[in-house]
Amino acid sequence: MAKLFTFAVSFMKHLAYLNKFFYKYRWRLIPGIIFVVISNIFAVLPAQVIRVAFDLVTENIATYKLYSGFNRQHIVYDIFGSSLFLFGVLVLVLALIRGLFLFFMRQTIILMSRHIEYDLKNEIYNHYQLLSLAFYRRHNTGDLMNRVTEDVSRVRMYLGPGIMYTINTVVLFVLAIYAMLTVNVRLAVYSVLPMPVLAFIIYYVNNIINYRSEQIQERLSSLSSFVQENFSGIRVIKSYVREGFVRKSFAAESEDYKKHSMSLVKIQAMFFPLMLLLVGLSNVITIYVGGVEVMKGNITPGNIAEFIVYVNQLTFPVMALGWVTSLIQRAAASQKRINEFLKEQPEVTSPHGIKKTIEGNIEFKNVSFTYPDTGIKALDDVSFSVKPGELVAIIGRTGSGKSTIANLLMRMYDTTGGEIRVDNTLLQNLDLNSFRSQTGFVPQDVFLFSDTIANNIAFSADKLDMPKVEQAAKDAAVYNNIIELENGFTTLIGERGLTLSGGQKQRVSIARAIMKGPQIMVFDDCLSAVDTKTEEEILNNLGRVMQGRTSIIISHRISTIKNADKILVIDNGRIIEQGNHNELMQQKSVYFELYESQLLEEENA
Ligand SMILES: Nc1ncnc2c1ncn2[C@@H]1O[C@H](COP(=O)(O)OP(=O)(O)OP(=O)(O)O)[C@@H](O)[C@H]1O
Repeated sequence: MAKLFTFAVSFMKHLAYLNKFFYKYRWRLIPGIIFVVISNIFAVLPAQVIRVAFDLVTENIATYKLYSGFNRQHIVYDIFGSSLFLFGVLVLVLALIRGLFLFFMRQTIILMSRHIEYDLKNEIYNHYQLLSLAFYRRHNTGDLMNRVTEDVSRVRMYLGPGIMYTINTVVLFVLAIYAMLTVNVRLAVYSVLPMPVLAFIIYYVNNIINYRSEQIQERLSSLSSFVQENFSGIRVIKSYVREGFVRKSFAAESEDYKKHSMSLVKIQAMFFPLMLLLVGLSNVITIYVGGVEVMKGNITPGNIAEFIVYVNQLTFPVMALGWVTSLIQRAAASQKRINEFLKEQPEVTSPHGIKKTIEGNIEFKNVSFTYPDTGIKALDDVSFSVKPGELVAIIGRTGSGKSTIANLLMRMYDTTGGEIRVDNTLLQNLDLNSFRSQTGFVPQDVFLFSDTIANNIAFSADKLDMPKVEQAAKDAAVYNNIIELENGFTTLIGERGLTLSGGQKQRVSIARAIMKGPQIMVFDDCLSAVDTKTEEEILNNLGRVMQGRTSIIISHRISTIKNADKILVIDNGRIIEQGNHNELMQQKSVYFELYESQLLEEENA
């Protein structure tokens, strides 16, 4: 019992988060509860009408027999018939009124649950938007989506049907058991005896059903990820002639799914007959014990009919009790998962950040950084400075820490050592949104939304300004490619639209950053898929667009960066050389070797 209590308390602890919504929607909840009570009163009343009608039948049969042989006998028969008809109408009217209130009950409580579901989804989604990049690295997309969809749906089941059926069960139980006890205590006790067993079995079987359904759900999502991945990688599958292998793997995954579905069907098949058996048992007990009581003269035969109606009316709430218990259990587990995410605080914040117009002075002072999730030290004692109007290039081997510098400058993460200053103010002290809105970032892995090209380029703006979009596309040397398309700037790209080439995507992504007109621009290896001639054109345009502003270009190719004002050569998280192209060439060290080897590669090509 104590264990059960702690169990219930732990459910309630997680679900307590939702109480604020009950308060918000109290003017739906309170009428809803009142409607539940009223509908139940009309559910219990017909049983009593039936008892009166039943007793009337037995009495009238006796009276009818008494008049046997008299010519008045048909009058008794007529009165008897019309009063029974009236009782029938009464039961029908009561049922209709009950139905009306059941409708109101659903209209208030279920609607409330839909409103809360909407609020909760928005709340979680808004919270997601606040969280930092590190959070997204820790959790996979499937998990993030599940908590805002699947988990919220389960919580809604508690808020709507869960609450509604709980109140309904309690009210009906109180009313029906009270009515039963006032008639005959012994019969009342015997009639409800199988009910706890029924509730327990429903709860138990329901838990098994839920568990198996979850397993099926898992198989289904693994099956769909399998299919989705294979469709995306269809070119690799075909070129490696692995169709047969993929077909077999699919059949194995499907077989697994089928096996789990079968086990669910088996348990579901048991569910209904078992329930009917227990309900039938209650009826048999009621008739037997009731019959004995009638013979003893304690109750009338009408009472048996009345009890049968009660027992059958109680069946659904008892089943609901078992169902609701497992439903609340699942909702609590889901809400616990939701709360975990809602409690997450963004690592990168700027509570009293300064909002100011940035000029573009950047200074890294002994900056070190270790990635929180992997413990990899990506930067070690990095110092450099950039003035407005300067172009700084970063070059180095793969994994040397170039993108990490960009990540820190964009405040995707905060430094773990040293400091970054922008216009002599610590980066942490600048207002995050104001700072980010004045910087442009072209990431290494290009991401474009499933939208038109124009909307992708104008992503930073609230309104679509076509002349600006076109100019940005021209500066990013992608304008000609776009207008060659049938629908030009209105061409849909991404999942549902056209797939651009790697170089085109990179240039659309550059145009998006240029469109923003930022004071600081960071290009993270975003010219890798562009030929050297186009690259030169883009760099020339950028020189014009970024005049008086700060640019940082990360690249592997010396051709991209050789005209930079300053070149940083990074290795293993440290700056090993620093200077312009000529200075570094004179040092005849790492940069020089890189230049020579790339020159050789080009000549060979
Ligand atoms: N999000 C991350 N979480 C944990 N470790 C990371 C993360 N991103 C990068 N790293 C690690 O930090 C180190 C530096 O990575 P970074 O991406 O800065 O290199 P890079 O010089 O930009 O490489 P590339 O030229 O291949 O893009 C690598 O060892 C990498 O494994």
